Amino acid sequence: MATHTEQLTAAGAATATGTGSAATATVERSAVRLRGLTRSFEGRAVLDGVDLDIPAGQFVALLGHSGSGKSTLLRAVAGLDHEVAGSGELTAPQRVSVVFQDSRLLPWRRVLDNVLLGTEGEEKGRAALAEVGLKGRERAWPNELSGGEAQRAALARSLVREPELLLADEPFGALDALTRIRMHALLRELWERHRPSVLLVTHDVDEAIVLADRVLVLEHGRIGLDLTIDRPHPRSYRDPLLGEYRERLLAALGVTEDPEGAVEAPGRAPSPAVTAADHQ
Ligand SMILES: Nc1ncnc2c1ncn2[C@@H]1O[C@H](COP(=O)(O)OP(=O)(O)OP(=O)(O)O)[C@@H](O)[C@H]1O
Repeated sequence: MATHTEQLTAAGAATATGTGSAATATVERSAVRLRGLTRSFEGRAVLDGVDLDIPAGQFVALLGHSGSGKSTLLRAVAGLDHEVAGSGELTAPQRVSVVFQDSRLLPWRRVLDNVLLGTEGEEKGRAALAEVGLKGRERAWPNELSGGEAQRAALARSLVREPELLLADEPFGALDALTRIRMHALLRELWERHRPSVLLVTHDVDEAIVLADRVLVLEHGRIGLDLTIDRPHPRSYRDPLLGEYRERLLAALGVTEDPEGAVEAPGRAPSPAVTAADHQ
């Protein structure tokens, strides 16, 4: 647990917007703790007093409608939102890695150099690439990788930093269904080996319940549902108990499934996740 603390200031944002409500982010070696976290854009509150504790080593998924503020929350926890107006109390571990929907590999650096960027220890980088199944691709250029391989490299880049907290914003959202399922298995394997806390932002209800031990739904700027998924791993979509969790989450998201299995959500595209094939 934390022995070291330092102040990150998100207060600049509050000052810049003239709200005068300084937001304080305290970074220390502990799990995530949010109290009354607010974030606003142009005077509109997107996060409206979020209270949340994530114990060290817990795998949490965050669901919510498009525009509900999932990425805003993740960016706040990552300390990437210094320009955003807000207030509240935020504690996060010191070593945080973030994985986004696109791999964000630098095209002019080879894969191993991307993984090592800003760190030392070539052997660690090679080991991380081997862990994600990219042994032998160390000298490849990013444009020689498939989308799934690029996300593997992004995971290796985050691993090599030995994060206490892994923040992942729709990391598999751009991948085809089969690759996504393989990446689910990989992410869970990596988590089991390294045990960081994970906050995974996703639109995909099935991804959330197959991977996470706790699923949150963000609504009206707060955590509207906080569901513990008490099923052993590896999980199967066929598990009828997972079906009950799915229904509760879909209901919280305002999505209804008709008896034919079609998904209806007013004004929203159906979630492809709901029809994803069993990966077991
Ligand atoms: N930099 C910004 N400037 C202005 N408004 C913003 C900014 N970032 C986010 N917003 C607004 O805040 C709201 C929440 O955005 P956010 O990206 O956090 O939602 P989300 O739940 O992650 O959405 P999605 O699932 O579509 O990615 C949206 O209405 C968005 O337009």
